[in-house]
Amino acid sequence: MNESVLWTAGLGKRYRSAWALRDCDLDLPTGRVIALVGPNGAGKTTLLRIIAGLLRPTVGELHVLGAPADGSSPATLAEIGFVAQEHPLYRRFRVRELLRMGDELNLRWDQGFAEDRLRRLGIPLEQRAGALSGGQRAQVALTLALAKRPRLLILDEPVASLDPLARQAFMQTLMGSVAEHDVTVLLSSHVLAELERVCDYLILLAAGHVQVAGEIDGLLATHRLLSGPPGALVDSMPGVIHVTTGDRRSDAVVRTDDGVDLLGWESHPVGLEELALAYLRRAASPGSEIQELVS
Ligand SMILES: Nc1ncnc2c1ncn2[C@@H]1O[C@H](COP(=O)(O)OP(=O)(O)OP(=O)(O)O)[C@@H](O)[C@H]1O
Repeated sequence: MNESVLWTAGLGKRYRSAWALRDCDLDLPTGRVIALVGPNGAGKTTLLRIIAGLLRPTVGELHVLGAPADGSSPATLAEIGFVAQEHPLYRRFRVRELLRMGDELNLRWDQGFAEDRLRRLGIPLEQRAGALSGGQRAQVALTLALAKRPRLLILDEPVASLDPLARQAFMQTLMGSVAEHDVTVLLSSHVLAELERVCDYLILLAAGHVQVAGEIDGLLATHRLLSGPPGALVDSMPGVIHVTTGDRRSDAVVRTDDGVDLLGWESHPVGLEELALAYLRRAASPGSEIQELVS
């Protein structure tokens, strides 16, 4: 359980003159559900496509499932399931034909699993993909990825186009399948709230940089919310991630393993959303290192 599913060092991707991803160092544990969260344009799709072998990095090293990944190793690619944003499917194909294509194109393919999963979801195999609802298309795309029996399943914004009910249904069936099979899941979203219940590891990406990454329990245990009089807490203090100052008080999310002195402050546990927002606000603040790098 301790081995890395993915390891990167100095990974970066430049599109013409602009860096979409930079200095990305990650070491992700096996067997987790990992959330990759960041605002629009943060670099999430770029990172996921590099990991899935669909895009070559400009710089840096990448190891996936224990092997150096150069995007061309069929053995490693066979172990990765990738569900792209918007679940692109050949709309004129019937679901049965999509399954047949999966069978033809993959080294490993579990037809029985795929048919059974779709039957249980009430998705007819004779239906054309173009005639399915958004939620059904998402389920077909997920089934195609799972039927490969991947060790790493990557989902790029899997629920972005779904309504709240379909989102919940999708996440529930995803978690059911993950529990049944031994698979590490890496999924991206720009909404943290919908991932909080199902993920146990967080990567926060903004402006092409990893802002923070770690086990969610560990992150919550090493961050606190401090409160004090207005102006008493400032961004330059050790361990401070971000300060919000109001008329009557200032609040700071701080990292407690970074030399911060908790004495003298009102101190509270921090929620995941609060923690993520502090890092994102720091990344977006004028004059921040991030702003200088992207400007
Ligand atoms: N093919 C491309 N050519 C040039 N620039 C690109 C290309 N693809 C992405 N970018 C740029 O790279 C940056 C990161 O994009 P990316 O799609 O990885 O972000 P994202 O976090 O997935 O965003 P979103 O949540 O909006 O999908 C953006 O500034 C984007 O405009």
